[in-house]
Amino acid sequence: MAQCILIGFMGSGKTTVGRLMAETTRTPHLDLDELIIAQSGQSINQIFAAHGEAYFRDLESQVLRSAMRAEGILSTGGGTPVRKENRDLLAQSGIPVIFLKASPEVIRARLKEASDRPLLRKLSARQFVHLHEEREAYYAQAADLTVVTNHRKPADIVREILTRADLLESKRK
Ligand SMILES: Nc1ncnc2c1ncn2[C@@H]1O[C@H](COP(=O)(O)OP(=O)(O)OP(=O)(O)O)[C@@H](O)[C@H]1O
Ligand SMILES: O=C(O)C1=C[C@@H](O)[C@@H](O)[C@H](O)C1
Ligand SMILES: [Mg+2]
Repeated sequence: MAQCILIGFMGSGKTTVGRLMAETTRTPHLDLDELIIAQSGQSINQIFAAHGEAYFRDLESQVLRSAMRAEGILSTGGGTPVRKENRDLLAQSGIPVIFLKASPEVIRARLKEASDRPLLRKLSARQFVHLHEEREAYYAQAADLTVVTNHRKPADIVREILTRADLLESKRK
């Protein structure tokens, strides 16, 4: 079973922090987007373009189910907790869920150069803020712990998560 699950908006740092946390605690890192890419043999952009978002979301739920059973730190995709089926899976798993929270301004700056988030491309600045606001409710609802990541180094964020090991352990018992 995964040790913990990281959730949050695109660019909140789930992959970056998850990778570092896994390295620090000497455990495997599982990244839902990377697992989907490996399983399908296509990039996220290619999956969205060739099959559409609904197909991607089905794949995401399927890969989430199996990744949660594996040992490691699990970084989800930014949209994973939007589906009720996925939120239920997270809630019933007994695995600590950590919400990496970042402001829309910080996220925009981090993802300025990114071209591999198909959902971002079609959003205006206003729509982006709206989507961020809408999704925050899902992340907050699913989270056992919220960590604000604005203007903080990944190593500092990992340290904060690890200082909450007591809380994380108690959830797993
Ligand atoms: N704490 C941080 N400080 C500065 N830059 C960061 C931080 N965390 C992540 N980044 C940068 O932001 C970008 C997005 O980070 P990352 O891929 O980890 O986000 P993510 O939450 O996994 O996004 P997605 O939901 O799209 O998978 C990367 O370029 C990464 O280097
Ligand atoms: O926020 C989202 O809906 C997404 C985030 C990424 O991690 C990828 O899963 C994909 O680009 C969709
Ligand atoms: Mg990621």
